[in-house]
Amino acid sequence: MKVTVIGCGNLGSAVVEGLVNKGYDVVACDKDEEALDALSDGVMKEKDAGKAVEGSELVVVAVKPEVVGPVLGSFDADDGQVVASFAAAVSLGYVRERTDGRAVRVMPNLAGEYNEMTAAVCADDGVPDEVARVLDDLGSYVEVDEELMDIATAVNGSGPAFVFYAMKAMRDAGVEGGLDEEDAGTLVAQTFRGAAAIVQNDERSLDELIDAVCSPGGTTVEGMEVLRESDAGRPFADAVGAAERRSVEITEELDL
Ligand SMILES: NC(=O)C1=CN([C@@H]2O[C@H](COP(=O)(O)OP(=O)(O)OC[C@H]3O[C@@H](n4cnc5c(N)ncnc54)[C@H](O)[C@@H]3O)[C@@H](O)[C@H]2O)C=CC1
Ligand SMILES: O=C(O)[C@@H]1CCC=N1
Repeated sequence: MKVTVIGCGNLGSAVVEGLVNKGYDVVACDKDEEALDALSDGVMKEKDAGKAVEGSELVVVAVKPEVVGPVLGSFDADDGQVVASFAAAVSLGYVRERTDGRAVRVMPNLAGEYNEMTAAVCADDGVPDEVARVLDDLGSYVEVDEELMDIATAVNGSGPAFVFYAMKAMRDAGVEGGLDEEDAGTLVAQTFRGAAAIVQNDERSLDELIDAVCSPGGTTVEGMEVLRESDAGRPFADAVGAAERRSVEITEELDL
């Protein structure tokens, strides 16, 4: 399947590389030569959006929200093509009005590069097969009503930054305790990965899993007491709330 990705910065380049890993024919389009140069050799590179979308079943638009309109105006899609905006705060209606292709709104994240992304999607008549296939190959996805895209954006789009922040705090504590920075980084990264694997495979709730780690009279209960007494979950919930509000605000400010 041929996929064009327009905008190959942080997010678009991750999507491009994830698609290359899975054997897609990928056309990368960016106005910046350096962004194209940084991509893998197997990728077709094209600066002109009109040429870049020719023959592609799926066009991914991965530019900043304010650039989505001009980019959609720079190529003609036909109704056999799917045009998926991967931008925060850009409504499905905004995309629909600016393309003859089938409009889809996706909130992805940076883990697409390693095919470990998760995405929230909304579309008019269900998720088109082309999008379902690509998102499955990049990781996983959930279909949500459009009014939930702002909170989804905060949880899975911005989410990696919040997780990196928590990881940094744990790594730095390990270093303060005497671990080598690289060793601490390895231990923390694999601990997050391992914890995610447990959550994805185990039927127990998150609270039950916390209990499973807390041996009575052991080490973890002491740490959990600190987290619970300081209500350390609150700032994370507040961060998600702030990101969600900003998503709503951008849509309103830019009339997207
Ligand atoms: N960075 C992230 O983790 C995530 C980003 N997004 C969304 O992805 C979009 C892009 O974000 P980033 O990759 O972080 O931005 P970025 O600034 O890293 O990349 C944007 C790219 O678009 C290119 N571009 C700008 N105008 C263009 C045009 N007219 N034609 C072709 N290319 C053009 C730029 O040269 C740049 O390479 C945003 O809408 C953002 O909301 C969504 C989820 C996660
Ligand atoms: O910060 C942003 O606006 C984009 C959308 C989600 C992640 N990065």
